Amino acid sequence: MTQVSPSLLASDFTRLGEAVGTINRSHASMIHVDVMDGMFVPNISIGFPVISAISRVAEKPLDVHMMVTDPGRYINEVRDSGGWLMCVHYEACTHLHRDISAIHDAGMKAGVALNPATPVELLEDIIDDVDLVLLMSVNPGFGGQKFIPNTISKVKRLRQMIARRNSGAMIEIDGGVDLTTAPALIAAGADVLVAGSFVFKAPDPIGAINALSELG
Ligand SMILES: O=C(CO)[C@@H](O)[C@H](O)COP(=O)(O)O
Ligand SMILES: [Co+2]
Repeated sequence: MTQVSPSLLASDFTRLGEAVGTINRSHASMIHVDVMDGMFVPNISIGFPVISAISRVAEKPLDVHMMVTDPGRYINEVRDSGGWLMCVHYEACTHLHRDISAIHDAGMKAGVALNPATPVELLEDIIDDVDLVLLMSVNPGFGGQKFIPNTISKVKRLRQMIARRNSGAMIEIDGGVDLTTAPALIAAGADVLVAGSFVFKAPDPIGAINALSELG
């Protein structure tokens, strides 16, 4: 089954606890939490007090997507607020290897995220060190955007790199994922699908999560 990590960004923030409860009762593998700083991306979302509140009611691991400049400054804060996996952007780190090592030293899984225009080939010298690669299939900063089809080619090329290097890294896709875009992603080798709008704008969010997870 495909792993699904529903993004709380698309949920009703006045009912965040209920949204976490919805994910708890579904077949989701993780809960995707989007942190934005207004610098790396134009938008500002949520910070550590809110992540702590989410983690108090979450029954699935928190997959924390850091869309912030120099995310290495916040490793202890992500861990202390309940992060299980901390994903940092390749484009936001001056010393990516140091940040990935520090995330592991803090006791978390480590992921690296790529913007749509960043080639997967740049991961050749870090792929052995990460647990997950997050490929953005929209430009980061906002939910509800249109899926960028070039992502399919990136997934295939990354899957080949992972096989050639005998890496255990998982491939996660984030942005514009729904029942129309997911099948080609799964066929290309994606392991984890993030879905925000598709889940939380659906009349039956649990059904939407489970439908995605049953695709692959
Ligand atoms: O990281 C981001 C946006 O920057 C995502 O996690 C979005 O929250 C996904 O939302 P949808 O495209 O599924 O609505
Ligand atoms: Co995200």
